[in-house]
Amino acid sequence: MNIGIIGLGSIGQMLVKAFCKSAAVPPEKLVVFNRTREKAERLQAEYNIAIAETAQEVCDQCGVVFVCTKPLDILPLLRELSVSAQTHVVSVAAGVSIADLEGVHTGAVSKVIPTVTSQELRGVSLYACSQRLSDEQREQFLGLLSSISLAQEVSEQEIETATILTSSAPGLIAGILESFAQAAVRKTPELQIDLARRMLVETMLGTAMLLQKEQLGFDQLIERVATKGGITEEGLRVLDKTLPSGFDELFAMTESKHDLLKQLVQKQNTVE
Ligand SMILES: NC(=O)C1=CN([C@@H]2O[C@H](COP(=O)(O)OP(=O)(O)OC[C@H]3O[C@@H](n4cnc5c(N)ncnc54)[C@H](OP(=O)(O)O)[C@@H]3O)[C@@H](O)[C@H]2O)C=CC1
Ligand SMILES: O=C(O)[C@@H]1CCC=N1
Repeated sequence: MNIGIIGLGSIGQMLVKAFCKSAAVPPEKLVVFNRTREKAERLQAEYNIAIAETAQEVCDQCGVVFVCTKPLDILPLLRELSVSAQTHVVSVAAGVSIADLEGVHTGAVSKVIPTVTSQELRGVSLYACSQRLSDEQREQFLGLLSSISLAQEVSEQEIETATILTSSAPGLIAGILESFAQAAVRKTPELQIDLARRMLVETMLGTAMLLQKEQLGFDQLIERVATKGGITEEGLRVLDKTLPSGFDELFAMTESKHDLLKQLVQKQNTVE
């Protein structure tokens, strides 16, 4: 069965690269379409995937179609297309619910929140499926997600907060690391910023590996690093004072943005 991908921005491209890297989908079975054709051609040069002439052609040729456009482009696009009830439509858009998708497609629909880290076959894909999926569709879908990531089913109540932890997090972590590096250089201008950044990346990789390989809890790793009466303890005290309110605000603001997106999507349902 062919797998379709409509929209080749960050996430659409990640899916192409990850499915090819994991060998979950033979490249010739990946049928893609992007509004700007050059992006598809650049990917085809590297991965030998098939380029469709239109989004409709993707839907006509594929049993599963990942729609990877921005949230407000999903429903108008699906309304324009004529998609067979046998086709499983998967949206990756934040703020677009299963009910929204069921309103524009008569067949099986799912929602996935992927992560850019799955280009390295790591990270978590959050998913929720409609009741309409057959056992076979569900098994195939899980096979695809599991080939590139840890596939985690979540309720639609959980998905927004979980999105921040899995999908926004690579960007947020990069933001934290940049701030960490900049502070180091403010403190000690002799330290080159690029060296500070490289040190943090290597340290982050080592930290993740240690946590995972030794199955350490965060508290256990903290205990291992923070020598009693030592330096790290002081740093942790500062974090305990400053981070909780910052993260509370982060979750409050991202929730507001999710709510706004959902309202705009709902408006598309009523106005169009
Ligand atoms: N970026 C991320 O880490 C994550 C993103 N998402 C979700 O993924 C979706 C896409 O995000 P992202 O990849 O960052 O966005 P991008 O803006 O990078 O990509 C959107 C792509 O969709 C294409 N496009 C727009 N309209 C159409 C159309 N009618 N037919 C075909 N292609 C079209 C655009 O084409 P063109 O080249 O012409 O601009 C562009 O390549 C969003 O809904 C977002 O919520 C979910 C999880 C993580
Ligand atoms: O920032 C965004 O809207 C998308 C969804 C989650 C990660 N990136």
